[in-house]
Amino acid sequence: FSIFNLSFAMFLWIIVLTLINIKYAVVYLLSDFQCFFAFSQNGKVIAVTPWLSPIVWEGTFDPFLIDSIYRQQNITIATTVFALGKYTQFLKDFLESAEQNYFVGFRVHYYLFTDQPEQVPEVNLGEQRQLTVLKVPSSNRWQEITLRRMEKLEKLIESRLVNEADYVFSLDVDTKFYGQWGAESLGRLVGVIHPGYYQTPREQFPYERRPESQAYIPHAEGDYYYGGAVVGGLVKDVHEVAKTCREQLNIDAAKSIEAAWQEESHLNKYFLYNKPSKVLSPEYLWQDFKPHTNEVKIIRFSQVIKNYAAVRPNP
Ligand SMILES: CC(=O)N[C@H]1[C@@H](OP(=O)(O)OP(=O)(O)OC[C@H]2O[C@@H](n3ccc(=O)[nH]c3=O)[C@H](O)[C@@H]2O)O[C@H](CO)[C@H](O)[C@@H]1O
Ligand SMILES: [Mn+2]
Repeated sequence: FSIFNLSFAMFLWIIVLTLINIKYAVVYLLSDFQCFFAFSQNGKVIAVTPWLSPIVWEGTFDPFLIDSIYRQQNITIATTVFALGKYTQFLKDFLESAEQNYFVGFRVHYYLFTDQPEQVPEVNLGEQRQLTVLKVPSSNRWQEITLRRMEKLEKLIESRLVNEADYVFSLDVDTKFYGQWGAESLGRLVGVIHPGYYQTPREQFPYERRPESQAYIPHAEGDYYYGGAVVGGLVKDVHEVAKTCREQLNIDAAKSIEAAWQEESHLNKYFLYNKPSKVLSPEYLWQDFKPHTNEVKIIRFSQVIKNYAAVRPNP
């Protein structure tokens, strides 16, 4: 082993180490700069996205001021909700708690899709609030039920909401309102940060990762992981979301691909290329089983605890 060979081997070794370091540095920088957590390092909430849309957190707005601005505009907020099969059991709490907390003092029109209109409970609605029941066929697959919401929403907007409402929110029914949800949530295009992933680095978001799917998002892309339980905005903009997701779901279905989280995966893809103009913090979509955290000061809307095996038509 000559001195020359030894120094050459050392030289090669240094090159290898340098390359490994560069790789880690790049991965670190990418994840640090391109993944936008909802909190800064000192635990303070971040109230604006990198594309300058507000992220709605308690303490960043004056609810009375914002409600009074929108009240002058005499707007109607359509709210679609689906209760098929055993999910009709969630309607009573959903509607009663919405009447207490959701756009109180505004004109709200619920459009309730169900396969069993006779199961819709009697709920006293406030002034200026209406409920329309729409009968739809059920399905024996929950995945089919959740993803078909996009098509129903698209058609409802075309047939009615263009004339009957200004804004529309589509909400999960297995939920309850616990705190005030008002006009601060209104915007052209509105999504919610999923409560399970607001502190997760984006490489670990449960986006659809198979390139064959229309919902595919590569590991190096993505802003937030949005929940499928809340999507809203101006009627025209939500129509574009619903139509696009329905088209992409159909393309996937023709190839026998179902995205990891059905329409939620397609919604995440949509929001990646059509940034929401307002992002709701996880205050607007919590999960009852999740312990409260210091940063999330108020829970406004939350998924109730459900026994999946007992309420869904299939595993
Ligand atoms: C918190 C959150 O973001 N939840 C999303 C998540 O799981 P989830 O576990 O929240 O889905 P889920 O079972 O609540 O289904 C979504 C909605 O579909 C309706 N439904 C479902 C099954 C049924 O038998 N009958 C019925 O009416 C109902 O309105 C329900 O709220 O992923 C789903 C897609 O896979 C949806 O994107 C949900 O919005
Ligand atoms: Mn749900």
